[in-house]
Amino acid sequence: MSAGSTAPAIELSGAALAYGDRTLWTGLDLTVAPGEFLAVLGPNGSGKTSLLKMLLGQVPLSAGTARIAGSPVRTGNPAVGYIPQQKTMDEGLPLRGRDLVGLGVDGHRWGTGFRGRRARRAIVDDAIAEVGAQSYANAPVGALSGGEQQRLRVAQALVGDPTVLLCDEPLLSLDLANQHRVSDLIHRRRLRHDTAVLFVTHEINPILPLVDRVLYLVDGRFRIGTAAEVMTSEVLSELYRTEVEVLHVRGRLVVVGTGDAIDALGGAGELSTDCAHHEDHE
Ligand SMILES: Nc1ncnc2c1ncn2[C@@H]1O[C@H](COP(=O)(O)OP(=O)(O)OP(=O)(O)O)[C@@H](O)[C@H]1O
Repeated sequence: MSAGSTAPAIELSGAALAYGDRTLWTGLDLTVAPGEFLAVLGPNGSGKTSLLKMLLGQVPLSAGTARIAGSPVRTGNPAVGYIPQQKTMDEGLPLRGRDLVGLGVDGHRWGTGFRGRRARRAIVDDAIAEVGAQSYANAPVGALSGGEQQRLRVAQALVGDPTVLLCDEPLLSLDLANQHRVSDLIHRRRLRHDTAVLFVTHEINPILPLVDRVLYLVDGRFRIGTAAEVMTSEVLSELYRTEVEVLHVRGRLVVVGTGDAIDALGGAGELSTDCAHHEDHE
């Protein structure tokens, strides 16, 4: 049960997550407002995906509490939409685009009778239209491009009308045009429906104009704040415990010296930061 529309989308209090003896992070207090866009950054293994899994109810906290829309975290919560890390789907997969989207529908809410099936079909159609995937919704998913598959995954995550959208590197392996499309879809969703977004990424530049705050995790340490507050040489040097430099190059952030994949920010080519204003013309 939701505690009402005024409840924060996500509330973590004294949250810690450990696998056996290994604590990934501890003492995490975080309140995410409805409609807020939070980027979750950090090197490989810092616990970004585990944070999403905890919010999905798949991994328990080792300390503290976590609430979504006022209710304790649990599996199968229809208030949560999830875009998993992109994996290319098998060409032989006997699943059409619309079937994939339909997997995101909460069957209990609509029932199995004729009316339920019709209502279900209508919301699947709406979700497909929302991501502009009508022209390939009936094609087998394995025959679609990575960008088309990812748009359908966004539709699948949105079809249940979630309060919170958890995105695990949703732009990975997409070209620049599809990075714009997918981040625009997510951005528009939160503007129109006040859906809170947790967006795990190694590259902040494609979403920099959309981000309200950043949670940056490094080896159990973390900082939360606006990108301007967190993405500084001083803060990142403190988190990484080594000298890190954050450069501003033509509207992009280039991070040098972390020794991990986040340095790819500096070598990712001409990623512009105008996706907030980019319109999808398809
Ligand atoms: N079920 C599990 N049992 C034990 N250890 C796990 C489990 N799941 C993840 N880990 C470990 O916890 C650490 C954090 O993993 P996680 O996937 O959350 O990191 P991440 O920040 O998302 O990394 P990446 O950027 O590489 O995706 C890793 O060292 C991983 O091996």
